[in-house]
Amino acid sequence: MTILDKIVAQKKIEVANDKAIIPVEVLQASPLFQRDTYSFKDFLLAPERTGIIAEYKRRSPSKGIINDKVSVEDVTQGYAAAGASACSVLTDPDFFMGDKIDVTNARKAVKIPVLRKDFMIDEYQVIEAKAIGADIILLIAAILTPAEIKNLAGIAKSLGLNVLLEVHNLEELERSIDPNLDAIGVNNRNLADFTVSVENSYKLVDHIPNEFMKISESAISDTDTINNLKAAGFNGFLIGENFMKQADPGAAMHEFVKGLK
Ligand SMILES: O=C(O)c1ccccc1NCC(=O)[C@H](O)[C@H](O)COP(=O)(O)O
Repeated sequence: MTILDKIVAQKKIEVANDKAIIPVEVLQASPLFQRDTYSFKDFLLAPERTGIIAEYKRRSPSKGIINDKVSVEDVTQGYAAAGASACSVLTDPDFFMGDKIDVTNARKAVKIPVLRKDFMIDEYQVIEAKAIGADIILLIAAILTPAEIKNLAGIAKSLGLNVLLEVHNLEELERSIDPNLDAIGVNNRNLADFTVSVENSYKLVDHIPNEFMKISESAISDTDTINNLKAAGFNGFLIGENFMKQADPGAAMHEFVKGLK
């Protein structure tokens, strides 16, 4: 069983419990469910922003605890002030020490798009994402069929949410493209064995149709890499650990962006 299999198995239990505690009608009645969402594309392409999707991540399966001492409000405000185009907030409790309340707190702290970063397998989680304050959801091709991607992306769009599809190889990309996606992210981390290579982004960038925003995800730790990925056609760069491993992740991002072209 891979770590991804274990995460998905646990996620099924978590979602079943959540549904039993908070029925979908309660989510739909929440004040945040009624709000207008921020446009991911507008913030990614805004000249005054960096294209960086800066992540709040306390722990990960590959690295263990990264930083559990900083608040989501302080970190996301620091990221927004440093020019982030969006904040990514992990909500998975078991493998990432995330919490759904982190998205709600980020939503209140910043005026840029918030990505709910989780392993989405059920329509309930998409509705929940809107209700807790997210603007963007992540769909991971490795754990979803094309029909599931179509269904979840369609529901997200009907709620005004933006959709980021994550792929790791050409086969996942070609089978998962759907008109309801806004952005396609190439994960530089292999979720089966945790090896990382930014080369993966270069391999896939020209296969992503130009109507989608192109995002390079994971293992980005210097601005030369971003400058080169930009030149290759990427619009966005998802960065977690490189900022979160510092005592003040927002200040770390502020210093980092000085090297961007
Ligand atoms: O980060 C992991 O160890 C991991 C393991 C299994 C599934 C997903 C995982 N990461 C989720 C992410 O998408 C990353 O947090 C994100 O791309 C940022 O990566 P990084 O900049 O390398 O922290």
